[in-house]
Amino acid sequence: MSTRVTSRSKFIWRGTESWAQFSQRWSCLRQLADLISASVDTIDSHFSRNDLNFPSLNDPFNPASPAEALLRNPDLVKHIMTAVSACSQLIATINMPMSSLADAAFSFHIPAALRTAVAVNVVEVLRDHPEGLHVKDIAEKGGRGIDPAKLARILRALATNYVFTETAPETFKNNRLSSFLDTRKSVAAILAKPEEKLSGFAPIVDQVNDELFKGAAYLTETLLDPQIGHSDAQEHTSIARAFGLQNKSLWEWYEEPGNEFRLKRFAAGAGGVARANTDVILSGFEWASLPPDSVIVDVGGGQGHNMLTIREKFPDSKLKFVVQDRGGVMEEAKKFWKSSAPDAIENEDVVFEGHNFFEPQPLQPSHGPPSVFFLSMILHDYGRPLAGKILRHLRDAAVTGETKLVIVDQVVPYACPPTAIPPYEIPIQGAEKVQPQGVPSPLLPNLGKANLFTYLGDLCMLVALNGEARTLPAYIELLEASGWRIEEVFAGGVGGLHSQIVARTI
Ligand SMILES: C[S@@+](CC[C@H](N)C(=O)[O-])C[C@H]1O[C@@H](n2cnc3c(N)ncnc32)[C@H](O)[C@@H]1O
Repeated sequence: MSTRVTSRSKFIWRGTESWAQFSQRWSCLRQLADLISASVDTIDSHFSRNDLNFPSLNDPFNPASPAEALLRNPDLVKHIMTAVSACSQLIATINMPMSSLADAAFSFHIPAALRTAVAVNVVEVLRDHPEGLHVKDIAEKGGRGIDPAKLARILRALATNYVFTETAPETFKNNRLSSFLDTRKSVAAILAKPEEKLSGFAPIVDQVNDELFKGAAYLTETLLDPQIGHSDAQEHTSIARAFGLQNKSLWEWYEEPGNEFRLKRFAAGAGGVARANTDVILSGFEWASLPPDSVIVDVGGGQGHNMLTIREKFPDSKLKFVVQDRGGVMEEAKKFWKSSAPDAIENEDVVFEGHNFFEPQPLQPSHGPPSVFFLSMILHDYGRPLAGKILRHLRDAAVTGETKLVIVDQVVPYACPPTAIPPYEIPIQGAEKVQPQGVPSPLLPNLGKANLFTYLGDLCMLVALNGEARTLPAYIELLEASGWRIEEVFAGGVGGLHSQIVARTI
C-alpha cells in the first residue's frame, strides 16, 4: 500500500462533545435553514447597498456586469459558500435517502447530456435567440445532425438541473449557467474549424466528459484488479483500461496520431486553469525577499508564465529564471517570452532548459546555485513513487540549508471535524488554515458541496494518472521521504485549490 493514509491509531474522536451530540447538532434542519436565511440576508444587503440586483438564473451570464463583479468580493464569496453548503446539507438531511442516493447513482447522465449539448452547439445557437427557440430549430442550426426529439430530452434533463430554461414545450433558452459555456464563436466558424470550440469552459466540459468520464466508469474494476489495483504507475489507470491503452500513460496516448484534437483540447482546458492561477504565485512565498541574482528554477514550468508573473510584479528584483520542461515545450516557451519580455532573453534573465524531471537536475554553472525550486501544478499528476522521484532529484541538486522548494498545488482539507485531526509532529506555519476556518455549526467542516470540486478533482487525478491531490499529512510524508521539510503553508482558494507549500532541505 503506497498511498499515504493516517495510521489507524490516530482515528479517535477528539471532540469536546460526544459523537452522538455532534451528530444530532449536525442534522438540525432549523439551524441549516437559519444559516441559509442569514447568508441570503447579507448577500441581499450588499446588493441593495450597491443598488444592484442579484444576477438572475434566467438571464445569460455577463462577466462584465457590475453584479458579477460584486460577486467576486471575498466577503460575499464566504456567504455564498455558506449558503451553498447549508442548502446542500439541508437537502441531504431532509430528502428521502432513496431519492438522494438515486440522484447520486443516476447523475452520470448529467455530464453525458452536458457534453452532447456542447457538441451540438446549443449554447451558440441560443445566443442569438434570447427569447428561446424550438428544439427542431436548435438541432438544425447546430449543424451536427442530432435527432431533435432526443435533444429535447437531453435539454430537459439539463434544464431540470438549472442549465438552460425550458420556456414552452420543447422550447429552450440560455440562462446564467448554460451561457457560461458560450465560446463566443459563430456556429459557422465552429463547423468550419472544430478548434474554434476550444475556448472558455467548453473544452473542459468536453474533455472531462470524454476521457475522464469513460475512465471513471472503470474505477471499481481497476481498484479491485489483483494485478494493478495497488499500483501507482500511470499505465495502470482506469482511463488506460477504458481506452485499452496497452502499457501506456495518458500523456503517451495523447501524443499518438489520431489524438491531435484531444491533445489540443487538453491544452486549452489546462491553459484556462493556469490563467486563473496568477494570484497564488504571488500570495505566499516572499519573492521580493530574495537577494539580487537569486536563481528560481521553474520545474515543469510549461512556457514559464509563472516566472513572467513574478518578474512583472517585481521588476527591480534582478531575479534570474530558469524555465525547464520537455524539449518541445521549450520552443514554445522561447516564443512566449520573446513576445512578452524580449529584454529578459537579451539580458539572460531567463534561460530555457529542455529537461525531464525524472532525471537528475542539470547543474548549470552559468546561472549559479538554485535559490528556489518551483513546482507548480506538477505533483498532483503523480502517485508517491514518481512524485518522490521528482522531489529527490531536486533535493540532490539543492544547496543544503539554502535552497527552498515552493510548491503551488492543491492542499485538500479533510471532511472530518478539525478536532479529530491529530496535531502535526513538526510545527508548520499556516497549517491550521488548510481546514476551512470559521465554518458555522452545523455545516460539514469542509463546507461539503461548496468545496466538492476539490474532491472530484482529486478523483480525476486518480482515474487519469494515478495522481493525487494531497492532504497536508500526505505532503508532509512525501516531502520528508524525499529530503524536504515543510516550513509554511499558504492555504488558498476554494477547497485549498490554489495553495502554496514552502519547504527547506533536511
Ligand atoms: C499541468 S502543467 C503545469 C505547467 C506549469 N508549471 C503551470 O503551473 O502552469 C504540467 C507540465 O509538466 C510538463 N511535464 C510533463 N512531464 C514532464 C517531464 N517528464 N519532465 C519535464 N516536464 C514535464 C508538461 O509539459 C507541462 O508543461
